[in-house]
Amino acid sequence: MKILFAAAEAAPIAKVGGMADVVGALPPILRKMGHDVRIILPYYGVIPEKLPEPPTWIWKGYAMFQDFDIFETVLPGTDVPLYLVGHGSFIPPRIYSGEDEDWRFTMFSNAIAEFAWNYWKPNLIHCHDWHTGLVPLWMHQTSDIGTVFTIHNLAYQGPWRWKLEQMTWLPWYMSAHNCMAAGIKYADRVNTVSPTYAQQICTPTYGEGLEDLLTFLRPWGILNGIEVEKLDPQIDKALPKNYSAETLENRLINKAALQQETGLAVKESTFLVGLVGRLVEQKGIDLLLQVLERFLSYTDAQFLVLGTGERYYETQLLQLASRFPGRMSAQILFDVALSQRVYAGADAFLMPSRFEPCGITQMIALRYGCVPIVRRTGGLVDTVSFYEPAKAKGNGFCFDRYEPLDLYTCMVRAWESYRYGDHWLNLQKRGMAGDYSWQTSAEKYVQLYRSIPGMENA
Ligand SMILES: Nc1ncnc2c1ncn2[C@@H]1O[C@H](COP(=O)(O)OP(=O)(O)O[C@H]2O[C@H](CO)[C@@H](O)[C@H](O)[C@H]2O)[C@@H](O)[C@H]1O
Repeated sequence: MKILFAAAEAAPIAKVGGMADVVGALPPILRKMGHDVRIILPYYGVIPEKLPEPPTWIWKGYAMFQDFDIFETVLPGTDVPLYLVGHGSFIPPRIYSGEDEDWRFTMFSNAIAEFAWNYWKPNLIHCHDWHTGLVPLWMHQTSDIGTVFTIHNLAYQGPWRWKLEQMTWLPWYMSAHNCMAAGIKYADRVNTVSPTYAQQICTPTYGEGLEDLLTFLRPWGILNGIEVEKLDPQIDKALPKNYSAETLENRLINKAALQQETGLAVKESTFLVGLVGRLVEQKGIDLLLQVLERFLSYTDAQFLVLGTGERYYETQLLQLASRFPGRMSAQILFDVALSQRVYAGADAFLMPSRFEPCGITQMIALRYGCVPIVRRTGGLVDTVSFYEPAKAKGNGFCFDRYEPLDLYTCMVRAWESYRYGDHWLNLQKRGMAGDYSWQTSAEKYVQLYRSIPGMENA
C-alpha cells in the first residue's frame, strides 16, 4: 500500500511533543511490513541543521495563491522518503506559535493535497491533528485516495470555518466548524492513540465540544508504542552508565550524575521524582503546583522537572526550586539527551495529567526502570497499573480524581514504598519487562487502513 504520512512534526528533525515520536517511528515499521510509506512535513528553518545533506528540489506547486517548492530527502536514521514543503512562511526557526500559524498550516494542507493530486499519488493519506485536518475534506471526492485522521490532541482545533473561507477554497459541502472537526468528519477512518481516550472523547468532559460527532463515528483507539530499539538503557549513549534489569545497581551511577548535573544534592538514598513534558494545563501542572511545596516540606524527596511551556508554570516552578536548593531543580529547556538521563536516573516519574490521549513519557520511564506516578486518565489507564505489593502486581502508582489531596497521597505512597528496597526493585523490573514496542500497534494501523472500502488489496 502507498501511504503518505502528513504531519506538522516528525522526530528527530522537527519535534515539540509526542506526535513527533509517532510520525518518526511508525513509518519505518510499516515499511518493514512491506508498505511504501513516505512522510510530508513543512520545511521549517530548524530542519537544515538536522539533515546530513541538503535535500533535493523536485517539484514546484501552487496553493493559496502562492508558489511552494517540494524538496526530497530521507528521514535521518531511517529509509523513509521525506518530502519537505518549502515556503517563506516556514523559514523562521520555529515549529509553532506566531501570528501566521493558522495561515501556514492551512497552506501546508493545501500543498499536501496538490502534491498528492499532481506529483505522488498514494492510496492513502494518514493525517495527524488539526494541522492536516483539511486534507480529508479535499480528498473527500477523490475516490481512489483514502484518508485516516489520527487525533493526538483534541484540545487544539485550528482555525474556524469563517477564517478558512477567507484564506482558501473549501468545497460547498464543508460543514465542519474548524480544521480538527473537518479531519474527523471527512476522513474515511478516525482514530486516537489509546483505547481509553477513544472512549473518553465521546463524553462532554473530554470531547472538547466534538463529543457528539465522535460518539456518532466511534473512533478506533490504537495505543502508541515507543522506539524500543533506540530507547534502551543498555545501549543509550546519552547515559553515563548503561544498565539492564539485571544490573539495576548501575542505575545509581546515573542517579548521582543526574543529581550533580541538575544541582540537586548527590545522595543515593534520597527518593528522586522526575517530570519531563510540556508545561501546560493538560499535563496537570496546576495540580502539581498545589501540592509540591507540601510534598517537599513533608518528605526528604527531591524533585526534578524538565520542560518548557506556559510562562506562568515555568516561573512558578523556578521560584519553588529557588526555595528548595539541592532538593528541587527546574530545568526550563528542551533537551532530548537530558530527558533520557532523567528516565535513567530518577526513581519515579510523575504524570498527573488532566487528560492524556496516550502519553509516551510514562512508557519510556517504565522501560528505563523509572516507576510512574500517574493520574488514571486516557492512555495512562492502558499502560500503568496499580501497584499492589502484597500480590507483587502492578507497575506504578495511580490516583483517580483530579484533586490535590489525591495527588499528594499518591506521591507520599510512592515515597514510602521506595524504602522497601527489594519490593521496589521488583516493581522496577516488572515495568522494564513490559512490551512497549510499535509492532502490535503497527499491525492495528494496517487493519485500520484495510478496513477502508477499496483498500483491502491496495
Ligand atoms: N523539555 C523536554 N526536553 C526533552 N524532551 C521532551 C521535553 N518535553 C517533552 N519531551 C519529549 O516529548 C515527548 C512527549 O510525549 P507525550 O506523549 O508525553 O506528550 P504530548 O502531550 O506532547 O503528545 C501528544 O501526542 C502523543 C502522541 O500521540 C500522545 O502520546 C500524548 O498523549 C499527546 O498529548 C516525549 O518523547 C518526551 O520525552
